[in-house]
Amino acid sequence: MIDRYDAYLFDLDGVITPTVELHKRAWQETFDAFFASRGEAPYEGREYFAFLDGRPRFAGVEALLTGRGVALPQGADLDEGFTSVRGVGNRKNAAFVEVLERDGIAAYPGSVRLLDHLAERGAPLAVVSSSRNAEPVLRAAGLTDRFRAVVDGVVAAREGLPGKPAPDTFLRGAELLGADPARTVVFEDAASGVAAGRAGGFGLVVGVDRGAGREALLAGGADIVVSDLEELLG
Ligand SMILES: O=P(O)(O)OC[C@H]1O[C@@H](O)[C@H](O)[C@@H](O)[C@@H]1O
Repeated sequence: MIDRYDAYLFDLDGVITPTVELHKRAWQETFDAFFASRGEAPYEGREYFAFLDGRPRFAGVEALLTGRGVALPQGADLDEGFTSVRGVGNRKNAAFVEVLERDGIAAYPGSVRLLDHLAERGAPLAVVSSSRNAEPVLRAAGLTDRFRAVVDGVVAAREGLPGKPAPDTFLRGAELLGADPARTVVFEDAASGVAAGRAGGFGLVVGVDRGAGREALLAGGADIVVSDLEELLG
């Protein structure tokens, strides 16, 4: 059934590479230090899925702080302290990049098998990720050449596209592939991402449950949920 479509848009972190674990750890370290410095209740793992997962970096920080009733100014691009949204996001990014550069990353084998299968058909593939680290992650995983287009956090900022859960980055991905969204599949592991796929009117939204939870992905707008992309090859 996956072969019925014309084009395929893949989220990256948690769909193609297990970088979701690196992001989660870097956010945990950052918010542990942030809330400790303010004497507030510790960061909880569930806050990742509720506020950070799938969202652009600074939008995620803002969403989480709003959930806590904390208001910080946006701050300057190169801020490093805990006094602004950018400072908090930049601190997390430094932790993420350090681990990526030190340990590298290997793609999920089941995802590579699906990419191989779709490539055999000559189907056009794109990555649509909120992350500004998508290019280095794809390079580290040796997957750069697999995708005809990449719409990531850098492209979204340059083109002024609102991030997930808005559908704009996925719609731009379909446009770059010359594909009709109604004949295009979206693969996503975040509730904000399946919501973006649903809002864009895509032909099929596949939720990949790497921790967000099957029910949350279905409620967010996934048509089906799998725990690994290999299940779609059956
Ligand atoms: O900070 P980056 O690399 O630009 O990534 C932003 C977000 O990108 C998403 O893909 C991840 O699910 C989030 O965990 C991450 O926070």
